Amino acid sequence: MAANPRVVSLAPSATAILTAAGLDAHVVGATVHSPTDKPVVGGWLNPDFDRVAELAADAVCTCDDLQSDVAAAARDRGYDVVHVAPATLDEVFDSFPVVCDAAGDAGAGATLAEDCRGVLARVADARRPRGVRGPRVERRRRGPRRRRLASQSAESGRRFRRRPTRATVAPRRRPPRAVGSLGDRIRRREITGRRASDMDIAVGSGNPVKRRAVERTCPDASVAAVAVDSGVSEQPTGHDETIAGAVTRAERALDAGDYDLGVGIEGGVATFSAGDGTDETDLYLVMWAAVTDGERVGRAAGPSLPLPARIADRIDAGEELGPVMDDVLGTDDIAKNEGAAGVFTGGRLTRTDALESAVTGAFAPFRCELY
Ligand SMILES: O=P(O)(O)OP(=O)(O)OP(=O)(O)OC[C@H]1O[C@@H](n2cnc3c(O)ncnc32)[C@H](O)[C@@H]1O
Ligand SMILES: [Mg+2]
Repeated sequence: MAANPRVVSLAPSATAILTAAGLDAHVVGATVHSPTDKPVVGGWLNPDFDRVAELAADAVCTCDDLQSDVAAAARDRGYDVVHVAPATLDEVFDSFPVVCDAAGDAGAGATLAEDCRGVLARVADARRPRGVRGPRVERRRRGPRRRRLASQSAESGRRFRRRPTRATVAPRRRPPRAVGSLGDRIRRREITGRRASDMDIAVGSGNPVKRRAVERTCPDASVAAVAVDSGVSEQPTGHDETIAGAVTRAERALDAGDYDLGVGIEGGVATFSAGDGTDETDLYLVMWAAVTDGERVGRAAGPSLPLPARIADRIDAGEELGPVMDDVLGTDDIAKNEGAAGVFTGGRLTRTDALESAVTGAFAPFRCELY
């Protein structure tokens, strides 16, 4: 795939997805009726391939079985074709990372899908009469529906799986920094009050949920996802190990390029007292975030959520939370979507929401002069 793919969208739905995911800059042309003002390349079923060629496209997006012939014609002309044919709302959300992979950023599509599922859950909650219980989130399932999508979009699906999300935003080369660390400069009030748009932040994870949590905390900064080793076990146990994972990720992310700040986020499990005077304890999902500028480190925890007994028992037996949740729910990568938090709270607090509060807390020493 090209380093900075030029995409022609032959389907209005693909154009809308790429735009909503913030990848509009990659779209160099689109068919008529697309929600964009990019150069028009004909119609949905009769695209103008001469015009597509003029636009020097690397990838072409198509959608729906009715566009199968169009997709085949584009493939014959040597384009990377990303074709999806979702039949349900759930499959529509599943298709977002596949479509966004055409622009080289499947992670942006996964984040968009997560956001949309969150909105849907909130709408469902708002419409439900008080006291009526029901499924709050349309969950992703293994099974025929997912397989059908994968086979319909075999080419794009293969490409998506082959490329794990790593540095989704390339490190930006910057001129030498002003004298003093970022922490010093904030303490000297050089930075307080400025827009953070010229700050480069690296998040030490390939999980788009973690990057999104940082983007929400620092909406004006440039946030790069850099997959680093946490230096702790895949399933940290106790606060000490979970904090160590977050700090190590933050330090390694900062060292991975010319960044101002490194952020590390780690999920773990920890026991808390039942609080009833007995020595009973319960197992909780915990989460920690760390932020560093290379000199000082801010650390903070997010919410702690009790684990249901059937899940806690399996974690105690040595399994990892993410895979256990997927197994119990029949989902695929719940940790990259609404997360256990989203499931346990009926969609009211997604993993992104929970991590956002941890990251916001960890930023405190960089935002408040009292530290
Ligand atoms: O790619 P990385 O950054 O490692 O992202 P991750 O999702 O694996 O996140 P962690 O390593 O920090 O989490 C340790 C384990 O706990 C799981 N976990 C943490 N929070 C979760 C959540 O909200 N929902 C499901 N699994 C979660 C996670 O899937 C791992 O199995
Ligand atoms: Mg992990």
